[in-house]
Amino acid sequence: MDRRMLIAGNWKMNGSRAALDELRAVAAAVEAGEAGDLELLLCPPATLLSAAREILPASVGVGGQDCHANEKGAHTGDVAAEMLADVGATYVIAGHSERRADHRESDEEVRAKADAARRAGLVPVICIGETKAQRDEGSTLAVLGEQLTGSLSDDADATNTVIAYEPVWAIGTGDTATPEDVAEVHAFLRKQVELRFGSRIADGMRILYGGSVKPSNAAELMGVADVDGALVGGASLKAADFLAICKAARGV
Ligand SMILES: O=C[C@H](O)COP(=O)(O)O
Repeated sequence: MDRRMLIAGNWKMNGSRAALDELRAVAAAVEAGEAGDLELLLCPPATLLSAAREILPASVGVGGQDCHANEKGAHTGDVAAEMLADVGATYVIAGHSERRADHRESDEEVRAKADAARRAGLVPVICIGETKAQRDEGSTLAVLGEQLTGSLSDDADATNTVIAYEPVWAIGTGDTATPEDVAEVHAFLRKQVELRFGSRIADGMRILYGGSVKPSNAAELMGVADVDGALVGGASLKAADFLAICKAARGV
């Protein structure tokens, strides 16, 4: 099955209104045809979601970086998936390693957030990844298998779920996994999806790579078998870098 490549930018806790000029630059490039067949997604901080939706063309998705598992209630500081949808989001990141670490989010909580996202009509981008210690002790695949099993509910399918493999040791460090490592992990993840959900869903499920993706390594990483796009952090903050990654992913 053809899987449409998705290039997603996660601004994390960066960006004030002045940064919206970067989105205007992305919008202009997309309107000039620079996205080609790619699907683009920008996940700015929640404070900028509405503005982002207004600036970007409809073909570019906007997404939240997290959501609460409940639809509403006494959860000071949290944002419901329905609220993200209300301002035009179509995706939300769930279980990013920074949330798993900073907020001790478990696989069970990530699964509940992903379920909440689907309930609100959003597609969750479910993040999994091993730490350096886990990698060094040789437990990468075991860790990823457990996170994948625990973070996906039985109603996940290729249209309502995206998986992002982000080795924790590669995030924001400048270190990237080798293409061979990425190929091994992505093939493993697709096999796990096949074993649980069947080959049709596994063939259609998009599995992104994230972790120090930048213009200089994007072509190589996006060319790896079973890699269906990127979840880009730091390099998504500047339109020029994000667009250069898109260009590399298109192979032009
Ligand atoms: O969500 C994005 C990832 O955490 C990757 O971040 P990075 O590209 O800054 O390493």
